[in-house]
Amino acid sequence: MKRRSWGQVFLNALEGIAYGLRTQRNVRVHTGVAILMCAAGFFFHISRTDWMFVLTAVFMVLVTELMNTAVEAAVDLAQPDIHPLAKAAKDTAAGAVLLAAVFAVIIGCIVFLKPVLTWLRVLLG
Ligand SMILES: Nc1ncnc2c1ncn2[C@@H]1O[C@H](COP(=O)(O)OP(=O)(O)OP(=O)(O)O)[C@@H](O)[C@H]1O
Repeated sequence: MKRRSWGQVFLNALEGIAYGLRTQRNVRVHTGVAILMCAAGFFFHISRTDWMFVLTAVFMVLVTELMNTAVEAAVDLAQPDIHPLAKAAKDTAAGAVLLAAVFAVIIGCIVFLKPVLTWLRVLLG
């Protein structure tokens, strides 16, 4: 295979992200939640340390979602019929997304619960 330029490598990676967004509802939902978490970070002026945890959580979910999409595509190509190893591969990849999502929920609660409650208290008088 011909050696690709850095520009081509970057374009192929963007195509992969676009494929995930186009074909997977969960990737779109998690991207929406990631944007909301970042917007909340700006709104509540969270600390640098909190930003590090929030961004880690957000990127972990998006990265595992894309890896899950890649595993699904590769498994469907290699084994379109029912096979226990195909199930194991897809379920394990889905498990990685679940763990990342649980981590994100925990971080979201630790970082945002207090400022949201304070904001609501002020809002409701
Ligand atoms: N070839 C297969 N052999 C055995 N079990 C499979 C196979 N393909 C899928 N499965 C089982 O069905 C589940 C759903 O598979 P599917 O390919 O629909 O993925 P999905 O997680 O629903 O993704 P999507 O986001 O595309 O709906 C898998 O987690 C796995 O348990």
